[in-house]
Amino acid sequence: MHPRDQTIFALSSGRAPSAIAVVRVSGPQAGVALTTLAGKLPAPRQASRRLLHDGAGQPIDDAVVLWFPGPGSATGEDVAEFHVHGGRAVLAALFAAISIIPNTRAAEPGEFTRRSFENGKLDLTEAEGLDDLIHADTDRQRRQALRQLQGLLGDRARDWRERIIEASALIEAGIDFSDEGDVPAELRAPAVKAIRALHDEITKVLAAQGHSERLRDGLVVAIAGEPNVGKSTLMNQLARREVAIVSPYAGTTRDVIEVQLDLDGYPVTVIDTAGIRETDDPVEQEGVRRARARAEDADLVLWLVEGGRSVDPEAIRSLRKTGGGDRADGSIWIVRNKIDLGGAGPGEPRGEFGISASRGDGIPELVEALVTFAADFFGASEGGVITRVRQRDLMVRASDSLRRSLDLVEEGEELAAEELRAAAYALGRLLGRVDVEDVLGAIFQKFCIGK
Ligand SMILES: Nc1nc2c(c(=O)[nH]1)N(C=O)[C@@H](CNc1ccc(C(=O)N[C@@H](CCC(=O)O)C(=O)O)cc1)CN2
Ligand SMILES: Nc1nc2c(ncn2[C@@H]2O[C@H](COP(=O)(O)OP(=O)(O)OP(=O)(O)O)[C@@H](O)[C@H]2O)c(=O)[nH]1
Ligand SMILES: [Mg+2]
Repeated sequence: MHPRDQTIFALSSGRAPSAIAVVRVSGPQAGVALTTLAGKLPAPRQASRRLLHDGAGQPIDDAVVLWFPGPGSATGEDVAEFHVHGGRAVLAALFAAISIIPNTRAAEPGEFTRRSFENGKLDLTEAEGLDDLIHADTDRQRRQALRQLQGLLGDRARDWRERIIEASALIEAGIDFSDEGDVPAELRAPAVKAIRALHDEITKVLAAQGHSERLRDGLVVAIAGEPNVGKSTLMNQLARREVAIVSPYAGTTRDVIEVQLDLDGYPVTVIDTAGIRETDDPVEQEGVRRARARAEDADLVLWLVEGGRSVDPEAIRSLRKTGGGDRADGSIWIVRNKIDLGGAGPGEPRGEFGISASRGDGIPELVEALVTFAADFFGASEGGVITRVRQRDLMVRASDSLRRSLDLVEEGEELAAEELRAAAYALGRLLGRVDVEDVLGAIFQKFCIGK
């Protein structure tokens, strides 16, 4: 029997122990699982309280069960749900009772969603949105994922793909005409117009994106600078708890310390690093190496200096991304700390920040600037439709093919038609219509078990 025809089950809620655990069963044997454990099938989509029994007639748990007959279910198959007390032994007994039903096995990660996808309930972008929704930590991540789940990108891609196929039909009709020596201008002109409009639309969407696909992982901000300037103190201020050790001794922080922050709904990872200096201590040397590496990879560096000290331009230059990076010069900010000791005041000199990490002066202004930076970085966050590099790459591919088909249409319809097919194919892959098994497998494997 093909794995797709087997019935699958999994814990779909959080790990045991929990107050209530939801176990989902999907596939042809879901109804059998429900009747075997809970007696007769309950009315579709209505919660019923039942005492569950195992194969030997022994009680398992006092539960609530649900029955979703296919194809009108989340997966498109028959689905049964057991809402039980979320104890480890309860779940073990329930799993044992379900798995003795023939052709029934534990689900792989993402397998329920995979089935929804196979049954046409979701396209691939919507499935990706669903996975992102489960992993969303901040409100902006949640909203973006929900938009994707609701088909914001999928609907547009479907529309583009259909219009490309229409344009390509006109062009191909032109190919037949040209055999007869006719000028297919009446066919070509509307096709060219349609392709141009499509190209404009897709490139506009791409241009408006910012780094919207980075919203899933978040922005990385590194705090760096010489030893003892107050980097860990700033870290603790931003985290609002004592995540890093602070001491008056230079060289306190050795490892890279990370915290996840939610700044106005933007996910931001702040990293505190070892103070950068020449040292003979091999442990500290390693800390300095790590600090440099992480600062170079960060999206933004807060370079901390003490009060009115001058900033060594060489130290800063060495932190610029070397090769391949896209960090602009503006993404290293000079932050003057310890302004409580005199020296520079808040907000001066221009373009720099003045703070007292230990007292908290200037921190709200710094946080506000970080939120603005994040908003610019992620781009049109309320309109962002691209949530993954995969999606962006395929849209770029579609747009490039459309551009080339416009360039080629004067030279010959065949070449133009070929590019249109490539554009439609890229959008087909975006929607998951034409992908090969291993590509889909790789995407769904990263999903949660039970989803
Ligand atoms: N208990 C429980 N809660 C859950 C889910 C679930 O599967 N079980 N969901 C799981 O993801 C989400 C809700 N999503 C769902 C999506 C589709 C259908 C469904 O039955 N769709 C049918 C008919 C819909 C209708 O009549 O409104 C269909 O699409 O044909 C159910 C839940 C979140 N909460
Ligand atoms: N007066 C004053 N002291 C501060 C301020 N911020 C930090 N300090 C003090 O400066 C010292 C060093 O602070 P840390 O946060 O450990 O400095 P660091 O940059 O992390 O140091 P390393 O980890 O060794 O590189 C501690 O004694 C802090 O209390 C500030 O705004 N004002
Ligand atoms: Mg430190």
